[in-house]
Amino acid sequence: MIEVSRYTKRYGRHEAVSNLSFSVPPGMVFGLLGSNGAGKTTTIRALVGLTRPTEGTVRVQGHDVWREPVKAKAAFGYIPDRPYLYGKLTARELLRFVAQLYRVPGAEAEIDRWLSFFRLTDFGNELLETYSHGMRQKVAIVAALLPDPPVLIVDEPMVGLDPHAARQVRELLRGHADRGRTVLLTTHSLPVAEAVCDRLVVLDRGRVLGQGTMDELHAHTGTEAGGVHGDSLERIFFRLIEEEQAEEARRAETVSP
Ligand SMILES: Nc1ncnc2c1ncn2[C@@H]1O[C@H](COP(=O)(O)OP(=O)(O)OP(=O)(O)O)[C@@H](O)[C@H]1O
Repeated sequence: MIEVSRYTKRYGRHEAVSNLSFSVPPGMVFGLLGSNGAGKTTTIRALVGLTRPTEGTVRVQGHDVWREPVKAKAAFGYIPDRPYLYGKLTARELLRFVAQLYRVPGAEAEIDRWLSFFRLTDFGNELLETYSHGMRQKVAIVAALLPDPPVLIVDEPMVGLDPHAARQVRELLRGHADRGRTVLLTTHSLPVAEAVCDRLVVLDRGRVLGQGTMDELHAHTGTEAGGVHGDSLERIFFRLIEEEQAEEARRAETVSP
């Protein structure tokens, strides 16, 4: 379970996220969408304990991330958009380290299974500094999923992955939620969001433009469902942005003499 309540983040006078609220129950994949600079990563960083909210609260499995950080952090796995992995460890060493931290039962067999799943078995004993970007991304995904966390928080999961791995990750995210876990992801890929998310929030410059299921967002924006995969959400996304721009133009006219 994730609960974001009236979350606001200011950097100096710049409001990166304004009064954002949403909750994600177990069993749901929730998508955070928006243009560049919309505030997606700023929201994720608050949820994983890296950026302190200016106002509002963020909770994971009932624990305030900033008041009960250890309990909150034990409950989620995090896949950052640019994962940092210790280059002087091999993939196996890193995954064993994670397994020990989270006391994963049957860790060796699990590590073997995951390495094989992502076709990394032959590279398991190589230093991570020799890995390609996509290979590192796969190891970061395994590190987050190895403890089978009740909550998974993912920033741009598909960047750098080949088409086969991207499909595997889509299925992993969906499967994680279908086993009663909670998944929050950000992505610029509208087909991915449409394929795996149950609910979405669209942000622009820190403010919510729309929030709901695909059906609710279609009703809200007056757009049609269907068409080529991904088109449906693209129509919603651009309509919300257009509406925001029109509203901004109206406000500017009202203010100017
Ligand atoms: N450490 C920081 N100091 C000052 N401003 C910041 C900082 N981090 C983020 N911002 C600002 O907050 C806003 C939101 O940034 P954020 O990284 O959350 O966007 P995003 O939605 O993840 O964008 P993208 O899709 O480009 O990754 C931007 O205007 C950005 O310049």
